[in-house]
Amino acid sequence: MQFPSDFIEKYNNLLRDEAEDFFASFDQEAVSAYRTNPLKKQQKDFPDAIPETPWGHYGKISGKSADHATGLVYSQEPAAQMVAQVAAPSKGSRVLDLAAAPGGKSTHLLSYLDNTGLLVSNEINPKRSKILVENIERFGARNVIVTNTSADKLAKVFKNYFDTIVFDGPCSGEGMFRKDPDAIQYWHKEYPSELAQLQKDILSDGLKMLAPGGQLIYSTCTWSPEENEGVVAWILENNPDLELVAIPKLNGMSDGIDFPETARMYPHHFKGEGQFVAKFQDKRVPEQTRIKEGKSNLNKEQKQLWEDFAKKHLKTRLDGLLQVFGDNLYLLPKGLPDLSKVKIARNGLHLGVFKKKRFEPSFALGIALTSDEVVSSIELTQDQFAQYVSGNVVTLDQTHPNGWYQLLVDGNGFGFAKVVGNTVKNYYPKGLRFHI
Ligand SMILES: C[S@@+](CC[C@H](N)C(=O)[O-])C[C@H]1O[C@@H](n2cnc3c(N)ncnc32)[C@H](O)[C@@H]1O
Repeated sequence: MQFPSDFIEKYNNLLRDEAEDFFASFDQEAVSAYRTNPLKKQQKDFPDAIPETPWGHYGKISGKSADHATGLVYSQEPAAQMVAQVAAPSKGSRVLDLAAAPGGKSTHLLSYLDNTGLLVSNEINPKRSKILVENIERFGARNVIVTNTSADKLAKVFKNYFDTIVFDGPCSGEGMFRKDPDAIQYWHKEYPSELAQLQKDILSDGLKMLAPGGQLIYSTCTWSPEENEGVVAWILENNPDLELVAIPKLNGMSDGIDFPETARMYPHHFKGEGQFVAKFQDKRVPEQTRIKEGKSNLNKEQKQLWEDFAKKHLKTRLDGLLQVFGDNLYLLPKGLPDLSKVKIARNGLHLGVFKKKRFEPSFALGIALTSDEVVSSIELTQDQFAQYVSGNVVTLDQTHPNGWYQLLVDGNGFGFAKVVGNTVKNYYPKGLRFHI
């Protein structure tokens, strides 16, 4: 791999007698890995578990596999898996992922929350926020909203609100060079300092949203000390209530420079790509915050149509706030402030659409529910799965009473579909379809 001479000089100076091993690691292949999703009912035994992680495995997952399409697995390299693991938010807590697309940290945080508390997953870039929505939807969590805005706008609505904030923001991306060698062309000597300034700007607003007693996790996928420890020093200087928490060094993590509490991941020590993580605890006494919650806005007919559907098809009561946007019905986690002034990319769990005098359940609802929570489900074979994902109707061996059924693949939800006799009509969203 060809590096700019300034990059070589910088890491020769920083790593000294380790520099040779560091540069040699770029001649090896990037490490692929994935996490399994504990929110899914039907788990599988996957090989090559990553030590010291609850859900990590080494290896590649095909984007066309049923495991991926049902959200049972999420591809994420091993070093990136350490960020949400360091955060490990408690059940019931309020969590913000400030720079979230494509969703690696967010989906991992949702694994810890286990459908309790709430996650606000924010991405400033509209195009990337759509990918984030897709990945979160597939993961099947019910307690997450996706916003598409800047930290300063978000801070106006969520002041002192979050128990955990994860900021894995824009960085110089040196740790991604092995995965994406084209990224090297953007690197120049001043690049890390420019990104460090951007991170500080975003954090100045981001930190206004931390609740007293909360925790901040700051991470990057780069090794430059101007970002990483430089930003840690700036956070400590400007936020006297924050103190560093020591991160246990797992699987070959190294101490951060001058801040041994923080963690660096180098590919010649840690089997993965590049990453830096720091964890801060806010020393202020936690306090009860009062917020003006958003309200349900369903009319009488919409309420009735949803209740009729839920009574007939669901065995579980979905807890949260019901809201309609246009004809779409969403379930928002409880305890959110009024979000009418925030640009939203996904307003909670999409339950379905009101169409004239009926309610049509969404794909998102059918992938978020387990088979125990639904009255009628139909398991697809692998061949039927291949037909369904390519947009075709599926013919079943048996006829069924006409109506809505949750589809299952390997025991996990895969949306709702209307069945007429022995035919499953296709409700797989057009944008997700693919051919096997
Ligand atoms: C390293 S990526 C995040 C990866 C993500 N945490 C994950 O695990 O999948 C950084 C993100 O920061 C976003 N970003 C760029 N400028 C930003 C800004 N000014 N404020 C907030 N986010 C920004 C980028 O669009 C990008 O999606």
